[in-house]
This record gives sequence, C-alpha cells and structure tokens, in this order.
Amino acid sequence: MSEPIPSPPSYPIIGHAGTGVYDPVASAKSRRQLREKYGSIYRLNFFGREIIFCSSQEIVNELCDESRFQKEVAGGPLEEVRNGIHDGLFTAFGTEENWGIAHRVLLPGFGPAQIQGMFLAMLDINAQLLLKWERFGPDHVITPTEDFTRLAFDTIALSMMSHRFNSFYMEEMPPFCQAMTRFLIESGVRNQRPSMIQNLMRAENAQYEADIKFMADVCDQRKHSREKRGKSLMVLVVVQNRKSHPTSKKDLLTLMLEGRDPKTGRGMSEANIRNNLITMLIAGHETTSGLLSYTLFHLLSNPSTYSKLQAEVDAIVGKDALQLAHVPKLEYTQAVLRESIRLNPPAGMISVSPVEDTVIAGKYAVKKGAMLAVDIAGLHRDPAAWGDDVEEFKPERMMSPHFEALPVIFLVCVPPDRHLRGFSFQPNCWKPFGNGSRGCIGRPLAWQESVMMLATLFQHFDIKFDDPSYKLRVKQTLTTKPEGFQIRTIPRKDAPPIVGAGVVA
Ligand code: HEM
Repeated sequence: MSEPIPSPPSYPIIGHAGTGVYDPVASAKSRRQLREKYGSIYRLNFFGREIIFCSSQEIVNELCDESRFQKEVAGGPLEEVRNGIHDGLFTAFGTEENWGIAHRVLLPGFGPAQIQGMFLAMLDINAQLLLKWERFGPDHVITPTEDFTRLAFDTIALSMMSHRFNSFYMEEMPPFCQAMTRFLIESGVRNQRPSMIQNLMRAENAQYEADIKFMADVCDQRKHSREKRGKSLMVLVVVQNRKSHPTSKKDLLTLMLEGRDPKTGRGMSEANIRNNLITMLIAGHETTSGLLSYTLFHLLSNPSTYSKLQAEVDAIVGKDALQLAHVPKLEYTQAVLRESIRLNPPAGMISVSPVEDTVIAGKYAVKKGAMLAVDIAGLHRDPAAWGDDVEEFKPERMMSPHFEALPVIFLVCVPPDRHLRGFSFQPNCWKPFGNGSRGCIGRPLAWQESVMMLATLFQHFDIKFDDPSYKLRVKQTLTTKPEGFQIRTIPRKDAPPIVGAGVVA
C-alpha cells in the first residue's frame, strides 16, 4: 500500500505559493528548513502544480536511474529560463531533437585533450585576476565573488570561443552578467506566479524581455551603434567575426559552426548555436564563481585546511610558473574543492520525472510526468551516506586512501586524467554536477580552471577575511553564491612573477 508524501499545510487554489513556505528568491534556505521539518521527502503545491522534493541518498539513487526517470524542464524554473535560451543544452526537453544533435556535436569539445588544450587561455585570464589583486594591494577590500565571476565568464569566452570580453578592465560587472542575474531571478519568481498576475506586471515583463533581448543580441551589428555594440554580449558578433575570419583553431565555436552529428549527419542550426553560446555563459560562469567563492570561504574559516593547501601548492608548484603537469598532482587542493562543493553546491537542485507511473522508496506512488526535485544540498548532508560529521568541512574525506577505498560510481573521464574524474562514495551521494546524460558537460573545464585558480592564488597571496566575524550568507539566482563575503590579499614575500600566457584571441 502506498503512503502519502508529507506536506506542510496549504491553502485552497494557491497551495503553498506566496505563503512564505517556499521563498523563490531564497529557495535553498527554504529547502533546508523544510527538510529539517518534514524529512527527506515532502511535497509542495503551487497553484495546483505539485513538486516532490527528495534529499536522501536512498531516494536520489533511485531517481538517478535514467531508465525510470528523465530530466524535467516543464513546470519548474527551467521552463522560465527556457524563455531566454530555448533549446540550448541546459533547457532543452528530453524529446527535443536539437538536444541530441548539440550534445553529440559538442561532447568531443569537452574531452581531456581539449580541456588540457585550454590551459594557456585559462592561465591568461587567471593572471588578469592575480595582477588586479596584486596591484590593489593589501589595504584594498576585495569581493572575490565578483572577480571570480569575471574569471569564469572571460575563461569560457576565451577558451571556448577565442573571444575576449575583457571584464577585468570594466569597473562595473559586465552588462551580460547584470542582465543574466536579473533574468534568472525573475525566472525563479515567475515560476510561482499564475499567468494572470504575470500579465499585469508590465514593468517586470518589459525588463525581462529587454534582458533576454540583450543577452541574445538579436539586433545585429547594423542596428547597433558602435558604442552599444561594445557593451553588448555580441553573441552574433562572435559568430560573425569567426565567419569572416576563419581560423584553424579547433575550439568549441568551430565545433558549433562546422561539427556534424555522427548519428544524423546534421549540423547545429544558427538559432541553436546562439542558444548554446548563451547557455555556456549562463551555465558556466555563476556556478564556477560560486564554487571558488565558497571554497575560499571554507578555507578561511578552517585555518588548518588553509595551511595544508598552501603547503601543497608550495611543495608541488613552488616558485615555478604553474604547468599543466602540476594540476593532477594537487590532490589536497582537489579534495578541498570536492568538499566545498559538497557543502555548498552552487546548483542546488535538479528536476526529474518518472517515464511511467512508479513507486519510490518502496512506498510512495508517483505518476508519470510528476515533478521530482533533487535537493542536492540536502543529499550532500545525508548522514546515512556521509556520517555524523556532515556539517564539518573535512577535505580529508575526499582524499586517498579513504577515497580509493570507497566504490567509485561514475567517472567523468578515463584515466590517466585522474584529476578530471567525478567521484561518488555511496551510489549517487555526490551530485554537484547533475546526473547521467543530462549531467554537466562543462565540469572538466570548471574543474581545471578552479584547481588552477586556487593554486596560483595561494602561490601568490596570503588571504584573510576583511571582517573576521563574517558568517556565511547566501545570495541566490538560479545558483547560489556567498553574499557580503569580502577579503584582503597580502602578496607573499618572494612570490614568483605573475605569468599570463599572452594568448592572442
Ligand atoms: C562548478 C561549476 C559547475 C557546476 C556546479 C555545474 C552544475 C551543473 C548541473 C547540476 C547541471 C545539471 C542541470 C540539470 O540537470 O538541470 C549542469 C548542466 C550543464 N552545465 Fe554545468 N556546472 C558547472 C560548470 C559548467 C561550465 C563551466 C559549463 C560550460 C562551459 C557548463 C555547462 C553546462 C551545460 C551546457 C549543462 C546542460 C547539459 C545537458 O543537459 O546536456 N557547466 N551543470
């Protein structure tokens, strides 16, 4: 006999929408409160649309079975995000042909050799951040999240499209980031509004449309003044530049323009290329920035881990310029990243739905098409999978020999690129990059970039909180990042010169 899924009290018609039970602009916090009160499975209802939230390893392990469950875009915040990026990989419906074509065309662009080939471009952008922090000096208060956002944004553009956005030379955050932040926040809020109310919100709708238009840059060069072009994302300009200046570079943009799907023989359409260019920037820069920001926060909050990481960097990189060969040797640094993303996964939720009526956890009946949300932060704190010290920041649990002793469930890349692997202890208990065929295509890129950033940062600086009493607060769009987190960086004595690669885009 099936059991009812627990649910907080709700109101007729609206259900839980607008009642404060689930705050769309602080949903990570709401999920934490709800799972503390209702346990590892509960359901909410927004104007008749039901979402079942799950967080135990036991249930999530079932939901990761792609023969029973598939990614769900309709009915959740992703459907709103689709207004901006349509059939891009991230928001494509499972049944959409363009997802398969783009996935098969682009996957080779994220293989080990390609990611390693991005090393110099990554080092170039990395050096821009280091130089900025060095030149500001120890008295300057730095908001790391902002510069990590610039880093991630510029790294994607240079390493994947050979294009420079030069965000480090702008006082304000790049206009694309501002438009994207507004767009993602609004997408989350719209998801809880009934369409009748949404239609009345003229100012919000106008801004939303403007932000989408800005990101897509649908007005081509002829319609934009030179000044306006300079400020825009220039997605079309990126494509047009490449078409008028063909290159032998085999980067992701080349794959998009020239690649052929091995299954259908078809290439990506122009609209799908644009949707995927914006997708890569959206999916890749806030998440990586969040990972690096949380990691810095955890290191500063746990001085012994800080010292161990810096000692590892000193022992392996020393006074040399960072080399690609150093990256896999920085094992503690990678354990730090794995543990940080366990405690604070920047992408805190993914959604799936059953392909047929089914029963989960042996007792809860769920219908075909129901929306099941995987609460990743909750999963990463399941004591049954992680032990009683789940709240503690312990990179050691992500190191060998513990690491090798535990069953490795999925590998992102084949050996010998050990540093690029994804790991899981109990099946599917560590899911910061999502699941299966709809898991993160950009994870090896984000991983290499993050290891490189931490290594060079600790090689060149001693870092401290600006306010030692700072307690973690979280800012949320579709992803989360620390809010109000500020640091000071003190150049280390005898640090080697900062090396940028001088890559020409
Ligand atoms: C620390 C950094 C990152 C994290 C935590 C992260 C996390 C995720 C997660 C959880 C998903 C699954 C979403 C879902 O099921 O709805 C995903 C998908 C995706 N990510 Fe990432 N991501 C990161 C970096 C990147 C980067 C750097 C890129 C691109 C350069 C990228 C591109 C994508 C794309 C295109 C998808 C959709 C894949 C598909 O459905 O085919 N991500 N990511």
